[in-house]
Amino acid sequence: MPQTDFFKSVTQITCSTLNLQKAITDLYRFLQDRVPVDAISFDTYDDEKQILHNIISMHKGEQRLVADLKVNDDLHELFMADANNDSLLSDYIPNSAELEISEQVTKRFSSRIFSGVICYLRIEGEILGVAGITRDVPNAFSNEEVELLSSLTVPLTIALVNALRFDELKAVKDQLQDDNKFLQRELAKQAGETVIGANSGLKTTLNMLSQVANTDVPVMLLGETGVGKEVLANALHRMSPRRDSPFITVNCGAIPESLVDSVLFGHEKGAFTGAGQQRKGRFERANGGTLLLDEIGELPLDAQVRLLRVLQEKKIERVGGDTEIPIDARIIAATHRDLNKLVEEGKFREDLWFRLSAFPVVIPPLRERKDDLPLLLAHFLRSCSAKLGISPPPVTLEGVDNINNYHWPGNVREMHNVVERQIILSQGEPLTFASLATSSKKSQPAPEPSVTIDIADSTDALIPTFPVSPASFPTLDEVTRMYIEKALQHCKGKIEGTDGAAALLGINPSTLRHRMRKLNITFGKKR
Ligand SMILES: Nc1ncnc2c1ncn2[C@@H]1O[C@H](COP(=O)(O)OP(=O)(O)OP(=O)(O)O)[C@@H](O)[C@H]1O
Repeated sequence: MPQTDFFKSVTQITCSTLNLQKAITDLYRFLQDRVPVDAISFDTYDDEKQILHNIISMHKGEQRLVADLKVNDDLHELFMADANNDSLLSDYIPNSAELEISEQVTKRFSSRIFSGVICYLRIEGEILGVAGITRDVPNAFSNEEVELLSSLTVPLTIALVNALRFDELKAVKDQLQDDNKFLQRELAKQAGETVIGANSGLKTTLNMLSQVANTDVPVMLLGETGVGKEVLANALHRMSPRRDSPFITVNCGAIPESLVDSVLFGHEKGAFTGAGQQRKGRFERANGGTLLLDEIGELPLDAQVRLLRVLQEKKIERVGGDTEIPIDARIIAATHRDLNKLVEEGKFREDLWFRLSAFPVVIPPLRERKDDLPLLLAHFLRSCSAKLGISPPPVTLEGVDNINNYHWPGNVREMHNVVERQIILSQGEPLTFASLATSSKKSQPAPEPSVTIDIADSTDALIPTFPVSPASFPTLDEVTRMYIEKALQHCKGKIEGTDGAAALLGINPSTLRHRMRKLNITFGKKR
């Protein structure tokens, strides 16, 4: 085959894809019919660490798994020399610099290399990689063949540059997207720094968190989905001495299994295909601050082992790196799953569970802290309307009722979504939240006859119909007091038990007592 045709064909093969493994495999196949070749290997070169990182090695038609090679100083000098020594050796005699690593090189193939053409892939004097085309016999290549194979240097360099640039761009893009998401989350947190319910339904929870805020004790936040675990983790961070350092979150359930280590611990440039840039992991980003391991129950078992080691040793190693980096981050874990059950089922390591749950805090679901409903409603009416650039629409009394009676399986997140949707759909009309009434009826069983109350005849007396004049509008406390008194009356003053007022109102007896004290409602059976 004339050299120009050969050159044209190999350029086409190697430069028509950004996947270097495919390019080299195709090239290997192409060469088989033209030049007798036993093996081909293609490496990128990390000149800082003096490491040859193998992209692909083929020998006698088979792909070989090849470890990275540490290059000695003499060979490094040779690589770095800006000489035109692109293609060498028709009869391979390792020079003294190469001798030391030739043993390792030969491990890549089943037999010693006797003949070879080595292409140094340089651009503007900088060495990017090395390609070797070899045969297992001495003096295997004629002068013409050496010349032909030497012409591979240019297309292989172009292919490598294209692939590296593409990887770099992709990594920069990923990093930007990642940073963007992170900044968006930070902004959202800045906007919603106040914890709604801090003085009502979440008071006890926040008191507990304040007890450990000044320590580095790991905290485990447990609670249903959407209950505010991330909000409270952020509150704990802000209460702690680490408040001026980063608060980093990682959703363990959202990382593909193959990327868990890289996301948590970071990676070095060239650690794996696509790792064109060094990247810090979440642990490193959280250094000095707090790291929230959200949805910890979703972490794969083998990643749990590595996480445990990092938590014990307080050091990480980036993927593909060999340096230990000390980590000083306060760990908060969160989950909506029953971790005890996961431990029993062998899906979560008991030692990790012990390590993370030194201070477990259960966040009550929204249906158990109904005091927070009006506050959250007001908060979301304000924030969602502001986002939409409109003034907050009014809510009918029926709407308030529907909010109070609904069981909120998706907790605060659901409430946020429901309010936002209603504002959009209502087009400025008062909000009734009628859809909640339908869902409540569908999903909640009818109350037991023993604890039913004939609300129908008391509703009018308790709650005025809408619209009313502002002067006659009762406050929420007044309505709540009337409502609680009505329930106590019905239950003959009994608070606890299935026929008690707390069950009737769908709240905890302790919450009811707290409310009664707050609203000055007397205890006792004489009603
Ligand atoms: N107390 C609160 N005050 C203000 N907003 C809250 C509160 N609790 C939750 N939210 C809002 O509700 C949404 C869900 O909260 P968050 O992400 O903290 O819940 P989560 O328990 O971590 O959920 P998941 O289990 O799904 O990760 C967020 O938009 C958050 O801002």
